[in-house]
Amino acid sequence: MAVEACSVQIQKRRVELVENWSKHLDLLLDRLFEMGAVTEEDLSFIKGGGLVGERDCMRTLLDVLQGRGEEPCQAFLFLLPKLEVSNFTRTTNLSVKASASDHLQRHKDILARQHTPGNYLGSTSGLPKADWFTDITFSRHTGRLVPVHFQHETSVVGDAFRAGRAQARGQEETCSFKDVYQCLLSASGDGVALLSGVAGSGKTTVIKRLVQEWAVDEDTQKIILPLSFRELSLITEPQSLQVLLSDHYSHLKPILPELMTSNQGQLLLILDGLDEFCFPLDFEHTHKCSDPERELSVGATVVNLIKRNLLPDISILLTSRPHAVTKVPQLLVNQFYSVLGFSPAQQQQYFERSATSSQIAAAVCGFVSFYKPLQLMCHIPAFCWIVSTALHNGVSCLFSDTAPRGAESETSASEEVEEEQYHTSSELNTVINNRHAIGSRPVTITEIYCCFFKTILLFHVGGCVEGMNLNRLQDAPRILKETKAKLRCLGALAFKGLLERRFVFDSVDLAYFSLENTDVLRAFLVESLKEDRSSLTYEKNFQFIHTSIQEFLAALYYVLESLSGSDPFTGLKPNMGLLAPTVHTQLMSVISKLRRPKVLLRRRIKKALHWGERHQSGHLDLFCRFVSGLLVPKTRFILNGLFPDEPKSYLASCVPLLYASPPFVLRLLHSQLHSPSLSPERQLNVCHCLYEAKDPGLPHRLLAWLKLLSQEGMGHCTVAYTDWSELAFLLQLTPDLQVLNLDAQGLDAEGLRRLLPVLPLFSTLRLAQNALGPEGAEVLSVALQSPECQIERLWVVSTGLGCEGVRILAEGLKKNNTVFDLRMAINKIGDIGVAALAELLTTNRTLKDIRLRDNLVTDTGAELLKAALMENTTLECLWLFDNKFSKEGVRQLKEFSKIRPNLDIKVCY
Ligand SMILES: Nc1ncnc2c1ncn2[C@@H]1O[C@H](COP(=O)(O)OP(=O)(O)OP(=O)(O)O)[C@@H](O)[C@H]1O
Repeated sequence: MAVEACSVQIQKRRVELVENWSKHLDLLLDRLFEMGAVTEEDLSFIKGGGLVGERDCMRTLLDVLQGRGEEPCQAFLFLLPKLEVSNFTRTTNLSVKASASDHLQRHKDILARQHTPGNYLGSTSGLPKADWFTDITFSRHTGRLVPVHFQHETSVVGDAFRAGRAQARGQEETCSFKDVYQCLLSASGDGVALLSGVAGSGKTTVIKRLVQEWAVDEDTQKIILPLSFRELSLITEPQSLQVLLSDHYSHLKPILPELMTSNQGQLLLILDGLDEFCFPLDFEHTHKCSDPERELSVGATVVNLIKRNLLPDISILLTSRPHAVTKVPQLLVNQFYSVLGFSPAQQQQYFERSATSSQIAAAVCGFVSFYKPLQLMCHIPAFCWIVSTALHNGVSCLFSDTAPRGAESETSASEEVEEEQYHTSSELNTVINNRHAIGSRPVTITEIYCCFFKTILLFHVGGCVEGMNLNRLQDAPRILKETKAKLRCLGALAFKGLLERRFVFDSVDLAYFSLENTDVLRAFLVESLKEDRSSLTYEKNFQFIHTSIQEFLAALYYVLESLSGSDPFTGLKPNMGLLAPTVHTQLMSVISKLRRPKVLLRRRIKKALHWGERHQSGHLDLFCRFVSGLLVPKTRFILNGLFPDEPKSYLASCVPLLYASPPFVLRLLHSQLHSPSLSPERQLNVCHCLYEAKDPGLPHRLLAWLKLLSQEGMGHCTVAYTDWSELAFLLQLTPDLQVLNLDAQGLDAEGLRRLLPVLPLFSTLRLAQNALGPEGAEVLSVALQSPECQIERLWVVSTGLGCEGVRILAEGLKKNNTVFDLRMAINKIGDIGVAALAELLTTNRTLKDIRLRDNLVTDTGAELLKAALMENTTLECLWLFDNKFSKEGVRQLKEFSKIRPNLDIKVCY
């Protein structure tokens, strides 16, 4: 006789099972969970947030088991005889008495499992378990903060390592994951810590790593309780903190009350993703509450936790994207961490781990380090992932074949002439606009994203078998053409979201754009479940795999529509275009032809670029960069098949170059760049747009700059701040420049701040005769502490540092080991400034040469220096001419130099 299926048996015994086993539900769930028959999500679903009775929970358990198929049902039936009621009594008693350490171990096991790594595509590319995490760099801060971040997250990537830090004040140091871990998990680690980082910088990954390390750490006494603001946003009804925590950590229920009363100091509450919290945090007006049993709105609970009214002794770690950091008053934050991302060495490590062979890793690393803008973007881990995915399937295949044969021969005579411009400076051109490079390698961010996009379409949509790569690549134009209609809908969704600043979409949005259950949807959007607590049903939510992918698809849609002669906005309206794309496009292109398409195209592009200029939040920065990049015909060839056949008659006249954006786009960007009302952040973005647009003028402007800077002492020449931003950008594109000579260029602290991204990259910084003052010293101090700092000679003669400026500079030098030549004559540093330098000399072993001529130093300062030099034996040269020493002071300094033959002290009365 055939054995009856377990699920059928359960169905038949349902009434009896509910009757007899409901009161033992907890133990049953524990065992089933241990056996892997139910998941963590199942548990919370079954328990219904504690709002339903045992019998209902039991019924849900049976439903879940049956829904999961034969195996879990079998496990359940196997379990029942072993858990006879007599056993139950004993085990239940035991489990109640189980020691706190058992509960904690269980807590660790559960959290470690919940915090397993994964990337935006849901896998770790087969990396071994230990290798999924690449160390990452942070800055740690304990002082006052000025977090001014109006820039869009992804557009600050280039500056993530350096420029962002100029906005910070107070004590700041760089540190590694290990330092952060130790600090947060140490017994004394208390108060509120805030970890800020741009999109994709790895905040959630850091939390996952933190939990995993902690789960195997036997030394720490801390108990981590991680929650995400995304989860907290789902709690719409008032709830007490006690219920909230015991709901989330039901396995800790027996010991939670005790932890919350007598062992609060042991708890580290992690609240991830402040930027995703949808309730307001009103720190001023929220009523004080210190009772964990009192019901509060979730916003009030968070406020009272952060204000230390609720559980005053626990430690809290908040993570956030920079724009939401200001939701929490700075005074309430004790430690501030910024994720600086991957240093070049860490990028290399990442690529080595993610590549399938060492040759591929070396090729990717070499490629990225050659193109500065890419390297700067690669500070962001998520971008490293995009780059390695884009390059993974063989960049040469993706790229070299993309230009249609005809296109090369269509290069007009005028184009040849204009292309000559690329070759006026061979060294710079190889970097910025080398034609060969353009023909074979992606050098702009847009090109990288096009490659990424194509890789996903060819190799991830619909599942691709290894070894078919070449065929798929040859087939790419056909595949792209066939997917075009769906991609257009996806782009429209992305564009609409961007306009409305929406990054999470629901099923209604998808239906609106006819995207439900499509392959492209699964490839580019990740699905998450949102629980409706009242009905206990789940609603599906969707997000793009990364915000920058949404921006890319939005730009792709915008350019695609504009080049096809359609209005990108019309496609967003109901019952238009998207419902009948072909009819709509045909209709629009007929209308467009009647309406002078060239003018329309220009108008649309102008509109897109002006948005970016107008929106100070910077959320359209990357969109503008992609639009600029996609207007380069050669870049569009990567996605051959998707765009209308090139060149179109009306485009031909405005696209004389295949290798750059149309001249009207370049003109537009240049006029933006020189607009006096543009903020520095937007200015920098326009520079990025020009780079993406492959502006042939970039090498010339850099040459002009270098010529200007080589003229000694421009003195009164006033360089506008906007120009310093442009210079910083251009210098980033130029490898191997060693000396930055800005002597007497009218540079001030603000100008220096604009240059901060490039300051650490030079071995000699000549900044003499500029009014930098203490504020300029702060900028320099940040540059000196950069992990990438290569500054060896720092010449700041006559820069108005004063004693405060020197003190700040000395702080920076304490954490620097590259500068050996420091020239700071004529800065009125006095004895106070010398005291800071003397203190520095007791620990610094890099400085060899310090020049302090004409600085109002007296015998007191000389004494301080001599005392420091008793400890420091590495300084070789100390110039002290023209100071305020007495005769006796000079004599004593000379005597001192005799006992230090390796130290050349120059002094006169
Ligand atoms: N330290 C790391 N080692 C390896 N990969 C990393 C690391 N940090 C981040 N990544 C990669 O970058 C992706 C994005 O990281 P993560 O989701 O942690 O960023 P985030 O800062 O939380 O972003 P968001 O603000 O968008 O939520 C990860 O999925 C992973 O692929």
